[in-house]
Amino acid sequence: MPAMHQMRSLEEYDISPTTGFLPPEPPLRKLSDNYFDCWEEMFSDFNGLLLAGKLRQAIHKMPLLDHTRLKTVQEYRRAFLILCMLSHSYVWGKLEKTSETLPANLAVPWTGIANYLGLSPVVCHASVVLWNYRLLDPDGPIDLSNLNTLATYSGSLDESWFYLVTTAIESVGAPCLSAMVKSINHVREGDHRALVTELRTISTAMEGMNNALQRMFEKCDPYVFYWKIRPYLAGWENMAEAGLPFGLIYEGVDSFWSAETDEYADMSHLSEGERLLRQYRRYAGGSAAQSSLIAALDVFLGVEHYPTGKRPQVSQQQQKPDSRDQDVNDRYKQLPTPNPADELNNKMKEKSERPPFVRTNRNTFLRAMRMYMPRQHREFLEDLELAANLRSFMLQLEQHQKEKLSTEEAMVLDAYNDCLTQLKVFRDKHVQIVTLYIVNQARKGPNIAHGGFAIEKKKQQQEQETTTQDDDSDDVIHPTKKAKITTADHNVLYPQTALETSPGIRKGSLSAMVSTMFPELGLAKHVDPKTGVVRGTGGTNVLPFLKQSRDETADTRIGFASTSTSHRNGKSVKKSNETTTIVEKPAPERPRSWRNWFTSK
Ligand code: HEM
Repeated sequence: MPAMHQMRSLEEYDISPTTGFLPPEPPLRKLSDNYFDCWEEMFSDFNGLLLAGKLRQAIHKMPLLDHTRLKTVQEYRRAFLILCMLSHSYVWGKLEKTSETLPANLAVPWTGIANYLGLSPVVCHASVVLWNYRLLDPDGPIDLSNLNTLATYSGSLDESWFYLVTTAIESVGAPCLSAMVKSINHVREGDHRALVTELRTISTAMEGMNNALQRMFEKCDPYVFYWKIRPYLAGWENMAEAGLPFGLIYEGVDSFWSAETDEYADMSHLSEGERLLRQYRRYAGGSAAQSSLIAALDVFLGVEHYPTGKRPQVSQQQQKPDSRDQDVNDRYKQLPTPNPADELNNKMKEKSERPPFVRTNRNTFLRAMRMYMPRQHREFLEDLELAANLRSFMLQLEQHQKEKLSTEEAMVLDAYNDCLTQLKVFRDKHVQIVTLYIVNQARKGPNIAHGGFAIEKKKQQQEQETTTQDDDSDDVIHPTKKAKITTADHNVLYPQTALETSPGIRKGSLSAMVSTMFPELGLAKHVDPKTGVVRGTGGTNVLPFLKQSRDETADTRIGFASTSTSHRNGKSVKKSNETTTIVEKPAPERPRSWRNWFTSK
């Protein structure tokens, strides 16, 4: 029998037994060292500067600060949030062309701070959700009645709500973490009764998470989310359409430095182009797919994720004619390398293809998302993968005949299935949200012209028709020379919102230069404009990916859990062999009044 993997205490993974992945104390609201005043000042002004179109010039005047003067981890987190806000605002601008470069005064400290926290220098779930809240009443709870954000890109309440709902989910889900660790021990000790108690703690917490998720609709308008908030959360991986085919140039930061040897490599053998290429970084944008909480639940419950469209048949019974084994245009076929130059180097490519988390997660995108979690949280997931024993215990029980299960064993199975039901409900709601907040918005287009895409796209199409006949036009360089595409005045503000896209590289840009030097890079990412694929900030083909993830959760339930009905929060949960449905109890009759009618609408 393999040796049992011992987990460290939660605190050693920077997890609080009460607040989970959220820090036990609310995040800092100011860096106390005056040395960092210019960051703090820029942070309090950046929304206004962005609106006035003056952010970039203001940032150019900022000095390059030495981030190693930050002392505590709390200070590092605060500084990381500040630089996430400033850098993404700088790159995407407001009604400005995307910037291909990030100046050294942002890039250098941001990269250093990210290294310290075990993150990548790009906005992530940790920065905007875990480290971006304050309590209105310092003694009150971490819930939606008592929360505000420290910063938003758009300056809107909708954006605050978008982050805070997620913060609330992390808070209400916090009890799951110690319950998971205890459950693992109970499985080892064969203490079924105690295991049931912990599993119930988990399913109750997950019910709370689902209720919090449902509240997204209350104060975050899908239109505002899609057109005003989401563009800023985009990263620079798979962003050829946004004019960043190779990613973003981090000035002053290059990939010659090796973290392993802590040394710079000799660069004398490299051409100028290769040196430039080395400064590019490609990172996925911020997404709650980087939540360690949901990932931990998957690992603990043994939910296996496969590449999109490549899920194996589970059983004859569960066979469905869905997206399996279809080419769903998944851009994540291998773990991407942050530096495009590494793609040219086969050795690195092989290394990047070696999947680091294969026990439960064969979906490359979900695995890639772990690289955007704080180091200790990622380590927690890695250790949890080795220690998790619940799924194999459940499969052992499944081997027994139903009648031969003891009452306690049957209770364990039910409690396990309850947890999976809640996780499936979460993913059902999430698919609804994504349909409304992304897919529908993308299809409808913006209401007003400054959203840019719809109007410009039509114009672009017309111009494209003209330019394909006129081969001398050189508005846009296409390295493969197979087609010429004009950007016209393509509004690059929200290119990542486009439904169908073609890479547009600005004439005279650095990317244009690099793309002629390395034609094998970048435009290999060309998206077939006919796919009509709607992508997430991470570049997934959203709906097939999310629906598969939900189905993988549902199919993990154990088939023959006893048919019983348990009551929770006014809802009765009916369980049978194949399905678990949540039946809403009829609401008590309320006296008819205009107020009731209005609230019900
Ligand atoms: C307006 C609200 C939301 C939208 C529009 C949204 C959108 C998306 C999209 C597009 C993806 C696909 C991955 C990508 O390409 O980025 C995704 C994945 C994911 N999201 Fe959300 N999301 C929302 C809220 C949340 C919240 C509040 C959570 C809670 C933690 C969450 C958790 C996840 C998880 C765990 C995944 C990975 C897929 C999975 O595990 O099934 N999302 N989301």
